Amino acid sequence: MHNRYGDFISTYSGVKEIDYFLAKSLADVMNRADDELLFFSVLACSQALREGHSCLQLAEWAETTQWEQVTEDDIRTGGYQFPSVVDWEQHLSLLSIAPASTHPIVYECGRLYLRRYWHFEDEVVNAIKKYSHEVSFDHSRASHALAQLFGHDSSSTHSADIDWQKVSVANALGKQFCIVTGGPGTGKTTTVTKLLVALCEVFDEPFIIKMVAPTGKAAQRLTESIGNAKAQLQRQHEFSEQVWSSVPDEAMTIHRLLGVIPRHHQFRFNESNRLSLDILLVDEASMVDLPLMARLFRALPEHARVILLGDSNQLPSVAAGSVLADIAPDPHPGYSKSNAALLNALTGYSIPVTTQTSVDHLTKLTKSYRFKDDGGIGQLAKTIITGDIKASWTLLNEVSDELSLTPQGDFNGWLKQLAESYYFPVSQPKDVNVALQQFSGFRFLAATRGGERGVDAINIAIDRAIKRHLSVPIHTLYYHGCPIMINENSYETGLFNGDIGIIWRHEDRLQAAFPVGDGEVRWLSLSRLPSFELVYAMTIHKTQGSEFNRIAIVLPEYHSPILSRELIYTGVTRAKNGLEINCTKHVWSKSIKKRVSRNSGLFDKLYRDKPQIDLF
Ligand SMILES: Nc1ncnc2c1ncn2[C@@H]1O[C@H](COP(=O)(O)OP(=O)(O)OP(=O)(O)O)[C@@H](O)[C@H]1O
Repeated sequence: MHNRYGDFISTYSGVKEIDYFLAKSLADVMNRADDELLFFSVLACSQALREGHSCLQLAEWAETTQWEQVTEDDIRTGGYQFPSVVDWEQHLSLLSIAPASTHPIVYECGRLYLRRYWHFEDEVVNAIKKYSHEVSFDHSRASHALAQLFGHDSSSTHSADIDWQKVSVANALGKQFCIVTGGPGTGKTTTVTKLLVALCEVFDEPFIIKMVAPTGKAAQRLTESIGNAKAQLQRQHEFSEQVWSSVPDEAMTIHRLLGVIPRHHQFRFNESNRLSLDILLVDEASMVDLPLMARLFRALPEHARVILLGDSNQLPSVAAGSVLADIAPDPHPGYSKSNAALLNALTGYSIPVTTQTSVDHLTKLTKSYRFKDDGGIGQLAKTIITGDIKASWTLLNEVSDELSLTPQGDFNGWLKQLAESYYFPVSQPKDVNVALQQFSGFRFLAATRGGERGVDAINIAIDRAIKRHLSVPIHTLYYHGCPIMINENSYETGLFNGDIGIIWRHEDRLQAAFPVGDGEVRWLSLSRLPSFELVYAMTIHKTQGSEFNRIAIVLPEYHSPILSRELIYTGVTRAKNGLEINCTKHVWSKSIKKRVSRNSGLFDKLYRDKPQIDLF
């Protein structure tokens, strides 16, 4: 084998340095420096991890040739051919890398892991199993609380008439761990607010409840939407002061809850220093990666209840794993007979039962209360999830208030036209809060950062147009009304990756204003700001957990591997009232066709009945 990375990549094209050195050092640690298959297995495993998988699925790589050099005339040289699954497993079986071993890699049921990631996965599986306890409660008190919160009308036997919001609350009352999923506007926040009220009412305890989300923006949104839902419930229902005061008014980021120790991987709260809480609500759970989910479970006290909330059709986390999609199977396989009977007794609905593996801790909300059923954004989102390319393209081409497809042609002219409508007015108001409000109403979303139709190019084009409009010299870096996004976590300033603010003339100098809720802003001098960038346009990835009144989505001119059904769905569902899409039919079709699939063992370990065959 080549001892120098420079020599190595002349035969194995595209191998990243980090994967090469990891493979080399692990093979050395295992005293198998000459074991070619082990080296390439770790190399592939490390690459898979960078691509978001939790492990390497042998079946996907077996009998393929990787890292070949391909000339323009399609002549192929170099590369490494992986053996068949049978031969590969045979070889791995000689290495004693079963879960119980101490080697830095683990082989289990067709999957090869770096041990750290096997361990994270194992922790999440064990935690879910441990927390999947039935909790006994007073059924008549629960029925009463459910009737108070949802009304009595629940005698229908048709699945379509079932109020799944009510079922979600009934289901969660008796579970230490539960998941509520649903698309945009299906009432997830409304439902969990009712759930928190119902828990406090039925158990009659002053619970310590914490609400968290993976990003500051998502936490801020959760604070606002739970606040609105709670205020609405308070107007409609009478519950004790203890109930209302237990439902928190503020959410925080998961990192803040766990207590970040600067420049350290561990959190202040962990298995030996548990959090002090009774109920944990995790919103936007699709964005939580495998290591963070494992660390969150690690820090929970034994008695805690955990409620995960999210949309499993959205893009998975940036880092490895697709925890929510793995643990919340779609379609829902159905409930066990006993759980369905309990839900029937509590709600009056006839709940579908499965004879296969049931998933009792999950409820799915499907009816959108935000979008009209007969068109627009909600309908488009549905066609995207189901992969119906033709129907989605037809919807985009129909004349509608909510949706429009931009004719191809003068791209920069189109950018300028939207900037004139939505961004030019931002610098006009006297009050910075009004400007922030105005700015948050519209956003360009792009699939990529680079390229002519990527975030950077759009930001530059709009920045120029605005400078011309405001008569600001073109080389001026920042100006009154210039929107910015922080792109690193800074504990000193309390600003975090993704925080959005605006540069504003305040007390006779340019400063940055960041909203802190309740119409308040925080002022910071520009010299104190952590790294930031312009934010007229954002990548779809970065907008996860955010929402805008109107958006314009720009897809690249040609298909790119980054495009997928999940990416488009995530982008489309950021819009509340209006969505414009700028793309060709070819790129749209290819994007909807492609699904993001991440390899992990979570689903199998939690839900597959088959015994885990250990070869070693
Ligand atoms: N059962 C219901 N009947 C009428 N309106 C409802 C119902 N449930 C929710 N809504 C309303 O629908 C809107 C969306 O609800 P909510 O914010 O709870 O949804 P969500 O799933 O959390 O949305 P998202 O996560 O996309 O922001 C809110 O205005 C809410 O008041």
